[in-house]
Amino acid sequence: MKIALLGYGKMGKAIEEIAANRGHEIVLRVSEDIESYNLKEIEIDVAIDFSVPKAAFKNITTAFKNKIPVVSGTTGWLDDYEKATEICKKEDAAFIYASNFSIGVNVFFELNKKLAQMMKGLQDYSVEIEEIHHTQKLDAPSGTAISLAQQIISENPNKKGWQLDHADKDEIPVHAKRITDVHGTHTVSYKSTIDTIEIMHMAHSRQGFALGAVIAAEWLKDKKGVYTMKDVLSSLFE
Ligand SMILES: NC(=O)C1=CN([C@@H]2O[C@H](COP(=O)(O)OP(=O)(O)OC[C@H]3O[C@@H](n4cnc5c(N)ncnc54)[C@H](OP(=O)(O)O)[C@@H]3O)[C@@H](O)[C@H]2O)C=CC1
Ligand SMILES: O=C(O)C1=N[C@H](C(=O)O)C[C@H](O)C1
Repeated sequence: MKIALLGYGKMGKAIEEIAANRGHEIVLRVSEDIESYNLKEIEIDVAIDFSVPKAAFKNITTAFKNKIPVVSGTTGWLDDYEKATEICKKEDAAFIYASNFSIGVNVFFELNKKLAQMMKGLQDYSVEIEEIHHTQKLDAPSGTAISLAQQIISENPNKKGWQLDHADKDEIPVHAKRITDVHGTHTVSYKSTIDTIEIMHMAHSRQGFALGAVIAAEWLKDKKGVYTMKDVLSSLFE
């Protein structure tokens, strides 16, 4: 498979290594807008976008206009997600976005939904989310923490939204900490005066995110339409 890397930072380089180990070829590495490239002249099976919030929408939709399927893991640009999916459909292209491509986190997401379902009627417990990442991270809270909050909100009609740190009773507080060399730790806690229930995922490196993104690219290569990581991992969740 011929892969274009949109964003060639920490994640771009981790993906390059895993893609090579799985027999794929990197045909383009960019750290700038792709509008100025003549993409029709380059044979690209899939573009993988791990860049910066301000660049993602333009680069992703430029790829769609060139009929290139896109796997995107960039966080912090999701106000434009619906617009991107519309352009994908209009251009008959293919798209997977995930706030977290790690297979472990996608299992953790399912646990989070199940736990939220069980806890929604237990009014003595308050729920909160904590995420810890490295100090170079541009966005807070993490995309993964927002996904976790949205999953709880979908299951629990008493929760209407989330806030960084200080939340009203009908909101979920999300705490974001920045510590050198932490790859990504997410904890969902339910606390009462009697006890605490916690689920936690800790990434030990960037390998899990990179492997999940390459697996998603292999899955998406010959498809059209808008998908999620749950579609890619459907056999895990039957
Ligand atoms: N979904 C998931 O599983 C994961 C998502 N992420 C997300 O992926 C993104 C990238 O993370 P990470 O690799 O750690 O960050 P880095 O800062 O290491 O890499 C970002 C890269 O994007 C480049 N860039 C800057 N402007 C543009 C542009 N206009 N077009 C294309 N590329 C550009 C930067 O270039 P330069 O350095 O020259 O500015 C840099 O190479 C973040 O949003 C992060 O939250 C991270 C891990 C997992
Ligand atoms: O920036 C990172 O590093 C990560 N970002 C993603 C996020 O915002 O959730 C995924 C992972 O936690 C690493």
